Amino acid sequence: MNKILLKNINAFRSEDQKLENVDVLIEEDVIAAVESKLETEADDVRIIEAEGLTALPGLIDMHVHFREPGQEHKETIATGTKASARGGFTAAAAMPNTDPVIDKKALVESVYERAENKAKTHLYQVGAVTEESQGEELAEMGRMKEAGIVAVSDDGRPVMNSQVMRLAMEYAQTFDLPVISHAEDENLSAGGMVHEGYYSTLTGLKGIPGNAETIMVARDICLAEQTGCPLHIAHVSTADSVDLISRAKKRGVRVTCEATPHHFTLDHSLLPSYNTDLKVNPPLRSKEDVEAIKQGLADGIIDVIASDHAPHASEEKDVEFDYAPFGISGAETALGLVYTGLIDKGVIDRAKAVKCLSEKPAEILGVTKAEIKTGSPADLTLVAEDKSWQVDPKNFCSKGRNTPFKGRELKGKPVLTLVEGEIAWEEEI
Ligand SMILES: NC(=O)N[C@@H](CC(=O)O)C(=O)O
Ligand SMILES: [Zn+2]
Ligand SMILES: [Zn+2]
Repeated sequence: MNKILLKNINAFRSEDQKLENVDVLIEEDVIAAVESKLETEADDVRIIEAEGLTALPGLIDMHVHFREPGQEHKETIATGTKASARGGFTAAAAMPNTDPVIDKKALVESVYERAENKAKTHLYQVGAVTEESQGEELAEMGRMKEAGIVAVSDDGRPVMNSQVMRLAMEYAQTFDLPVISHAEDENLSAGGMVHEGYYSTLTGLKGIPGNAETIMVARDICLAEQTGCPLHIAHVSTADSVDLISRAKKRGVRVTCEATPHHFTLDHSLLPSYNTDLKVNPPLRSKEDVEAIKQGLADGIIDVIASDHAPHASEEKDVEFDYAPFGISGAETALGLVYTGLIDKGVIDRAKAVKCLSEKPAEILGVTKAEIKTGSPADLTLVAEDKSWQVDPKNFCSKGRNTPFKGRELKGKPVLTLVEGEIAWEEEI
């Protein structure tokens, strides 16, 4: 039997949202006991001296791109979930913009079959809103739900036709599926690759105005209000979006949203380097937008932090800015950026971070919520909160080395990830 005893760990207890120094016994796939002192004589127990480490309920990255099937040169379920585990995540929700797009029950089943043998973490699949994410015919949401999808999204592209989006929301709602919106008005963003503003002018790179996002956030809020469908806005990047979402929430609209670590950390002033690792959709915005994202997190208007892990091959990024694909390989830096940029700076506290990285994603996707208590599944993230480390993409488990955080000093490192009692990632403590 698989038994692990974590000694002297600072465990985050959901009841009072605080740390408590305890011993945690894991037997097979569940937490068997949480006590102030647990002793064992048995020699089949692995004892981990965890003094100084913090145990968080397993973190869920609700927005990743694992590229399988079809683009395995960028990432696979095996490498992607390993990157998630190294990043401290016990679960990830994969977007359907693979090749083929996951828009049918059989495709969902095939992803889950692949995951069975290969995934290091729990994997939840998101189904497409429309067939091939073309924005025209609705995908077979009900049948995909039977196969276990947790949400629908055409992420990577918007659903441009408002009537199609309205029908999608009405349809999704009957299956109790949230619609995740990649909010972008393609007519406004067409040909753009960076935030429209001072630095797009300076660099000569075509801009994407903030309104390309904000306008679609407004539209989707209107449709969610009208249909009653739960709406989740992906990768919010503008101050105006945060404002619209805040007002919608006050009216009682069923809307939630997420921010990525790159959008609360970086702004467009880095663009004169022409580093293609800065090319991401939505683009890195202004300093004011970055501040508004942080404020939105602090105020609880932004519900979730998700990496939008978007790995690409080096040769694809190693081209002129115009030709590089959008995306940042973010799974392995997300938690360090949360600790360094938010918790350490007093923007949010640990309890709110757990909300954004574990509780809310579970709630929105309707999946098991991790808790450090007897009888719960043993999904745990162990963090060395005071440990400083430097981001080195050469050490990434992800195939995607495309990070704008290369060389950055971060504080707070995930060191051991337990998924159903199995060690999915471990490094020297
Ligand atoms: N975020 C990105 O820049 N890229 C994502 C697509 C997306 O999340 O819209 C990708 O699939 O590469
Ligand atoms: Zn997107
Ligand atoms: Zn995405």
